Amino acid sequence: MTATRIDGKAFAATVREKVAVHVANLKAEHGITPGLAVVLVGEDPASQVYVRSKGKQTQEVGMKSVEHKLDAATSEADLLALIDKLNRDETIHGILVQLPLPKHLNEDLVINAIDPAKDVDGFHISNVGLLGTGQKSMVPCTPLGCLMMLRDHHGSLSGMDAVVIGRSNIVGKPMAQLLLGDSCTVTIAHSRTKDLPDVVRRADIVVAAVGRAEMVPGSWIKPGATVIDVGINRVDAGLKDDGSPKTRLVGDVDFASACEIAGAITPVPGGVGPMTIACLLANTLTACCRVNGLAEPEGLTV
Ligand SMILES: Nc1nc2c(c(=O)[nH]1)N[C@@H](CN(C=O)c1ccc(C(=O)N[C@@H](CCC(=O)O)C(=O)O)cc1)CN2
Repeated sequence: MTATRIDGKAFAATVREKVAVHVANLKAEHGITPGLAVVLVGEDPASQVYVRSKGKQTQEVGMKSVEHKLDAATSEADLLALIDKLNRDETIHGILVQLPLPKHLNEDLVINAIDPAKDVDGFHISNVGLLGTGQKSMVPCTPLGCLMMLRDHHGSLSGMDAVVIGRSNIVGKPMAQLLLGDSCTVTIAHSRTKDLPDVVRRADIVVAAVGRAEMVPGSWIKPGATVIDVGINRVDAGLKDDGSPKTRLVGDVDFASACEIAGAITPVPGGVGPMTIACLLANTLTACCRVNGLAEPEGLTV
């Protein structure tokens, strides 16, 4: 069997188009422009790339984009003061602090300082609690993107066996909550899980979010299962012509062998990654509609 490729890049483009239409309507009918502020502390190269893409795509859908690039040595007090200012800025509907933060900053403290209504990452403890209790919340972008692709591929997920490999606050735990909300039977597997291959082999849906390059081989996959690969791992790929080291991106799943067994699979790159930023734009639009008491766009949140 050769698995169907779930094209996250193409799906993300359709999400952005929908967002752009809603943004244009908001402007024309209500004179409102959604605004997103992204805060980057330090110079992590990957974070710089993601923040640049976020700013560019925010502008492309017609939203206001604000970027705050702070020195790696920024104090917690200064970062909290900036968040407070953004919380009170009525032109800003979404605030995102790019992770990871430098080690001297307390991530929980910083995230929980964001107004939950503007927490477009869905990481604030209030949004975590709302999601966990099945109430309306801001939903973390990566799991939201995964759920959108799964719903698009399967229609209903009700009654399916799902395994989420990884228990991070950003992906694993919210992903499990979302799958539970769609009536899947959910297992969260992690580094201490016994007989991981057997646990994975029982699943109709596998979401791999461990951050270990190509850890899940095709032999672990149930024939016909849907595999969502959240991993983004940069690995050595020999040398360039000029002798400098070459790298390539791989997921947490061994794509080649999994393709032979799975029914459908997301590639890396071009799978979950692009959906993360598209869902950030969708969340910013949702936050803007909510604060203005307007109907939320359909199909862009859960
Ligand atoms: N505050 C947050 N920080 C981080 C999040 C997040 O959701 N909120 N997620 C990740 C990084 N991330 C967005 O911030 C992100 C990662 C990957 C991609 C993406 O499009 N990846 C491409 C490949 C890009 C490349 O070549 O490196 C792909 O998979 O096709 C977008 C966003 C951690 N931090």
